[in-house]
Amino acid sequence: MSEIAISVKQVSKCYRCYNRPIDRLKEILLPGKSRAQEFWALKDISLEVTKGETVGIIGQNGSGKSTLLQVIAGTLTPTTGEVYVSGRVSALLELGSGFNPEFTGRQNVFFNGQILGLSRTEIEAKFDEIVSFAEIGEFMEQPVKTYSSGMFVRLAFAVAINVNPEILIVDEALAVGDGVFVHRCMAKIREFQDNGGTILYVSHDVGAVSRLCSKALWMNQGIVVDSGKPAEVCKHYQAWVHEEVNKRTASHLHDRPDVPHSIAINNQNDENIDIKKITIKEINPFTNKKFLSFANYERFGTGRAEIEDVCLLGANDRPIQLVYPGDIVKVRITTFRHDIVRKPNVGIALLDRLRTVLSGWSTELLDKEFADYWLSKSEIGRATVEFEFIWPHLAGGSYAFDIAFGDGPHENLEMLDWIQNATTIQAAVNDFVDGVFQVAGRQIRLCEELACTGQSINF
Ligand SMILES: Nc1ncnc2c1ncn2[C@@H]1O[C@H](COP(=O)(O)OP(=O)(O)OP(=O)(O)O)[C@@H](O)[C@H]1O
Repeated sequence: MSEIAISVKQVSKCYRCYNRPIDRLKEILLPGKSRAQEFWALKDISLEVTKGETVGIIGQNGSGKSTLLQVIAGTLTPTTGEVYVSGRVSALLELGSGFNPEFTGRQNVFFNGQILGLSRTEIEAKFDEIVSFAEIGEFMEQPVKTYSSGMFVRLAFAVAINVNPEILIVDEALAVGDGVFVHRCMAKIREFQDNGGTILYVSHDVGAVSRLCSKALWMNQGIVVDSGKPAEVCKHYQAWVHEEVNKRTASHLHDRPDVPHSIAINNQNDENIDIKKITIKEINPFTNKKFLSFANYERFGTGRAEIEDVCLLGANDRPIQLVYPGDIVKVRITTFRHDIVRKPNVGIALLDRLRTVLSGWSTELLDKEFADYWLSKSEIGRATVEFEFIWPHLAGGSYAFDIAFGDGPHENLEMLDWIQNATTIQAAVNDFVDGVFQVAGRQIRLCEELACTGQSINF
């Protein structure tokens, strides 16, 4: 049986909030009457992580992710329940935690290392490695209160990963690092995984969670809504996020006399999240019939307009299922409007099998041209739009298209109909692709005669 690294049993965390600072003081001076309001950030959470697992935690802001990590890292005490951790924990929590702002970077390395249970000699042995990973130069001798958030996270990660942890806890911190640094961190994290380390990783980046984690957990309002295979959990989470956006739109629509009441009613299921309900919402309130059946889809939308059909065609307008790099691909989308769509916006996204969005684009790019075309047709009814592109030099495998039809611009869109995995395509390659894709215009030259210009790196 696999060994347990982290076990969380029925953990709840209650924060006590005071409306005014004076209320806290009054409570201390006049004990007996509570002047605080209770807020339960975690409600009866149970979780088991086995050694060597990487568990990703996703969820909206304020859902309790950081609180859970802090309880596991031991920097917060749970109100009820038990936490058991086996192995040395190194936590990269909120920016600033674990470091004393008045101390220099150097002093903080020793301060932090000691908190993590290392002796002075052990930290001295690691010191050069930490400094070289952090790459913050002379800032090592400056108080960390003078650091940018990027510098801060460089030093914090360098310490966290270099103190021989068995369990690494990373709370979104890497989001503030620059691209090069994040790549180096990810390489270290992979190395840590390969060596059997256990990771708890909080991120809003569902793509990263899908790729990096062996298990995912979706939290909302202090409870675990869903857990399991990362691709599945992330899909449910994304679906719910869209549903939430639609709920907000629906509450605006509620006041509009031209939109049937049923949409708003359909979207009022606030309290408990029922995954089945949000992922398989089949009844279109406008037609009261099931949406058309596509294989492997999950769909959402206010239903004022629908995607009726999606087909993939090649250069000769014949249906295709297999593509090679350089082939022309046409995604033909037939839509039907039951209602007036003022700013039609049809979009497609190309995803790999882990649901990483590789590329997405929409008719918003055409802007007025598309709206004019739309209005030139009858306001209500059928219209077809086609996206044509050249298949990129992607690695062979299965890819999917999500198709969306909305009303409004990208940043303020009423989702009319959105279909996950509306259609899939099989990609083949003529030559081996190492990684996700082959870069274009590759050339390799032997450089004996060529002098290096610009910045050079010595290996
Ligand atoms: N010290 C505190 N006192 C009172 N409430 C708190 C405290 N810390 C967090 N909370 C509340 O607990 C809830 C959960 O917060 P938490 O930081 O765990 O969420 P999160 O999922 O990590 O959010 P984010 O994605 O924004 O980091 C939030 O509503 C937050 O306002």
